[in-house]
Amino acid sequence: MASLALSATSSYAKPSLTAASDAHDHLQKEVFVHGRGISCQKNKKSDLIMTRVATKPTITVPAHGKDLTSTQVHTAWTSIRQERWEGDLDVEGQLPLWLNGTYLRNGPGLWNIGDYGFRHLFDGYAMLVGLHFKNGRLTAGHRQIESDAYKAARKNKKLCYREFSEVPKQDNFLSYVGDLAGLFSGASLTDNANTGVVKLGDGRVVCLTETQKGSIIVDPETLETVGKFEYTDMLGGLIHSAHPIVTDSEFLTLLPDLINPGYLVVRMEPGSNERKVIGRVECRGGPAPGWVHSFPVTEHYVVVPEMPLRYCAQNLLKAEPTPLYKFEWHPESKAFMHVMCKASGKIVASVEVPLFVTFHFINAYEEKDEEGRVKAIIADCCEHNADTTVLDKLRLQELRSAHGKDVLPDARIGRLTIPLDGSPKGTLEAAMDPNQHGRGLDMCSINPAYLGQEYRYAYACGANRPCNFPNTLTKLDLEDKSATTWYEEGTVPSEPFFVGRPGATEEDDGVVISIVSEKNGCGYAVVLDGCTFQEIARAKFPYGLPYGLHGCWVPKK
Ligand SMILES: CC1=C(/C=C/C(C)=C/C=C/C(C)=C/C=C/C=C(C)/C=C/C=O)C(C)(C)CCC1
Ligand SMILES: [Fe+2]
Repeated sequence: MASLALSATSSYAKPSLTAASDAHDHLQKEVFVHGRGISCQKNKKSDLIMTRVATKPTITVPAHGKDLTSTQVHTAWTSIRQERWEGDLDVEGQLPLWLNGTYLRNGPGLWNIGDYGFRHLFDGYAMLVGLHFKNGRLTAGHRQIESDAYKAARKNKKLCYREFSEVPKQDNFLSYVGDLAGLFSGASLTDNANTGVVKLGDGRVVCLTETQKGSIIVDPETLETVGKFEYTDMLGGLIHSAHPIVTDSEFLTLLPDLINPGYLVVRMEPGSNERKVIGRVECRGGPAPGWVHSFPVTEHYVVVPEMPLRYCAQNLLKAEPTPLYKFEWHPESKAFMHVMCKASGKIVASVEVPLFVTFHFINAYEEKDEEGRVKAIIADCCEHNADTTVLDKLRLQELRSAHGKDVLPDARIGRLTIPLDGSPKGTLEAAMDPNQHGRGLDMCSINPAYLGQEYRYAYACGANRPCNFPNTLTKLDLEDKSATTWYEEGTVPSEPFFVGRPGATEEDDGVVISIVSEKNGCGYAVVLDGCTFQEIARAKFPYGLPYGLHGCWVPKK
């Protein structure tokens, strides 16, 4: 396969270029470019260098400036065109001068190895995006995370580790047995840290996925991969929650136990790599623990959800994706919420709740009676109406082919009330009318100062229907039970991330940052006022970035 290095005057692919070839390209040869003020729309001359590989077209990259046609794929679901880029961005509008620091966003950025296309959104190789804000100016960059899984795919030009839905093909019986053994030891599981990014209390920045080995330290300035974050304890296990709760003073996470269904609740101090056990929750349903992509905490408690969407060891062993991937839906096993005291590790409540499906808890807090005693825990989540269909809607073929069709399953703010008075059951209700946010909801953030506290505002992606994926940024007012929406036709915005103004006293005094993919190969970063939810600034990237998952804020030292 011939590869041709081009010095391009435009950063935009000609219609004959394919996403597969871009990605292949990218796995063959590292391409690094530094751009200055390259404009997506104006097609200015740039110093961008691209390599092209002629290969069978699979997916057409949206041509610059053209509308999406049936053969074109939205930028959000198109692999990133090169391994890394960095440069200054022109800002339209005014960035607040207090906004000094780096917004990092992680997510799957590459869904191809050569001609082979991954099937699910969550399979893609991790790409980190950095927005560096300084005195009203913005420098940006993106870079692939150098996980073992990514490096092996680049070197061998094939999938080498088990991803969310993809499993490497085994050439012969011996390698099949080796792969199975590797699964039990964790050796064949991916370390593709494509889900979240957190800043630990000691300043280290770690990208994460659900495999423990997929905890990777990065440099927030250069986006460079620094190395593995090795847990030095002997707690074992292969998986953990993708969303630890991280503050300046601690790191809390859940380690699901697939052998004796339960969860270890663990804590790690800043400066340490050693997790210590706070306590253990035994599952009340079975045959395995429920998926714990995230969990909430209050000031004094860790809340452990037990969803009927449960891990499935047999599905982990399968070579082809099953309808629910590594999970199974067990409505007969019921749903439970457990509450553990952070200080003692004791379970203070374990209640049955209505069946629910959530990937993302929003926040939780302690509800007190007139005497100031905690009478219940309130835990809010993006709840998918106890329906797992959304997992199927996140297959790339669905995302790419159903743009504009009204197939996004309904979701709501699920409010779980967990009584602490010994009652056996808790409740689950919508915290506001889901029509306020178009019956679509996920990828939420709050003001981190309100973590575990009674709060009023959350920022999420909602739906402006018809749509097959959340396409709005929405400020949710849980007190007024209302929503304010930012929407731009044809775009896919990623998680709205709240950054509080230093010294603020109001909960919504700050900004909300999101990275937006446009349908025509372009994209931009947008900054909204956290209070009015009006757009205050935007800055175009030289080319659109694929959809990303979660972010974090690293304030300037
Ligand atoms: C790699 C293995 C696994 C990986 C699991 C991963 C990477 C899970 C990622 C889950 C994410 C990103 C969930 C996000 C949900 C977003 C939603 C629902 C948005 C909805 C919009 O409407 C295991 C599965 C743990 C097995 C081992 C191998
Ligand atoms: Fe997540």
